[in-house]
Amino acid sequence: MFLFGNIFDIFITPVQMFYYQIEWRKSFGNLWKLNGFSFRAVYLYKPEDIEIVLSSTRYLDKSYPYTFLYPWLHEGLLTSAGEKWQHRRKMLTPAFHFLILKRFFATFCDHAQKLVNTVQKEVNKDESDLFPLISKATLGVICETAMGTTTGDDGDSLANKYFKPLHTLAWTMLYRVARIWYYSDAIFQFSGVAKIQKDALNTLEKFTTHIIQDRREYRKNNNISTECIDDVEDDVYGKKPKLAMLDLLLDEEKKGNIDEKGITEEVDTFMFEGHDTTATALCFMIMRLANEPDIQDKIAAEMKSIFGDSQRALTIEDLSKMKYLECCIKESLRMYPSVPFISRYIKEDVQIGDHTVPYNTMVNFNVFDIHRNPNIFPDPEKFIPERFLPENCISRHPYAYIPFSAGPRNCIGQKFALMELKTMMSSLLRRFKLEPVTKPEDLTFTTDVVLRTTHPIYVRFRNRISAL
Ligand code: HEM
Repeated sequence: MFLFGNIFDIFITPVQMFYYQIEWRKSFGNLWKLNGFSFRAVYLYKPEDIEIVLSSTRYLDKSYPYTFLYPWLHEGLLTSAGEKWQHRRKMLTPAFHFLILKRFFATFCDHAQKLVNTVQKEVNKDESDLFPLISKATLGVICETAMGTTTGDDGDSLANKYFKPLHTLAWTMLYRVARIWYYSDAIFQFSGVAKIQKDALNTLEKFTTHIIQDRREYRKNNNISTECIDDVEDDVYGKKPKLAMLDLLLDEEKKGNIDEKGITEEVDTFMFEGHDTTATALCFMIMRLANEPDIQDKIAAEMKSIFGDSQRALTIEDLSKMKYLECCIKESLRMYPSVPFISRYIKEDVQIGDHTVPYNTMVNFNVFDIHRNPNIFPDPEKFIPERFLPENCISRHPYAYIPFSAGPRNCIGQKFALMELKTMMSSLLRRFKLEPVTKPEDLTFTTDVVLRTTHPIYVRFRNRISAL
């Protein structure tokens, strides 16, 4: 059903915005519209309708809200359009080649071990705030794998150099999204919030510049080049010099295919997309498993079947045996998709069932709501990993479950993310029992680029085995 003239309803808080979209879908049906002035947005909910847009190479451009990311990510892979996007996607795809991912495994394990050591210090506490613990680990992973460098320190200054300005920036962008009079750069630039945004951007720029300079230096001293990409096959455990996505970009710079500005926008894009999404996924999964003791026990049994009572290090072969853990990760991404909302800008009419969606429309996908469709996922609020056993997926429409989006503009880091999540979760669950503090029903979600709650998420960590 279509809804007309309701644009004024969007002047609401980010929390209301999150829940109203779900209420509006319940009231207006599987295909509904928000419009006003020259603005028009259509929401799709049915997998068959979603497929029409996401699977097509004709509807690849992102829509207006993504422009609020421009001051920071400029036209990196996430936000760019047309030929620029195509060129960059082609350039960056080899960095996620299966062989390169295998090569990253050693780094995933190092950071998983560091996280275990950090969590070990939390076991006597009544509660631990998950996000600061986890996001430091995932930022470490992306810095080392994609950028070939370390975050530089483990202490407060990392928070000041990256996390605080990042959160300030996200806040300024949402502040702007909710105030239509600030959509104009000419007006926004005179606001106090623009000044706060500028300061945050300056701090983040220093962090990025340091990462690129650091890698340039390292390459000069170690004769690194992506020419040796074939050599990595037998080097899963990391004895050869480490190749990073940034090396690929720096090589392309030499060929004249990308400049310093282009490299900076991709470094910012991958630093953000590569750590905040995985941190979010891990935090919600840890919280949920803490509230699902029976499922935790099943994962523990799977770990025992793989490792016995041994505390030996994880191998890449072990990961492929973790079938039940993989179902848990998928179920967690169903209930808590790190990217809860995606949107495309339609430049030409598109036929969706009986409706013609006209050109110049934003087509929105509320992934959080799509994943709670009771016709596809019965009892959607229940955490049931078995939904993702191969036999239970066969008859499910491929566009019913889209945590990594789908089609030609899906998440480039999907395989990277799944490998990282498995490595981190299996390392934590071999060592710790999770006990509930925050309950699923305590969560209040709020609108943001990634899935966020209004309050921190806490769990209690207890030793599963005595500390080594
Ligand atoms: C659980 C983890 C992750 C989830 C749920 C996730 C989800 C997504 C989704 C839904 C999109 C589409 C966004 C849109 O259309 O607006 C996307 C795009 C993207 N993701 Fe991920 N992502 C994850 C991890 C990663 C990682 C680890 C990286 C990098 C190493 C990454 C890099 C990107 C990039 C660069 C894009 C833009 C791709 C393009 O437009 O061509 N993501 N991701």
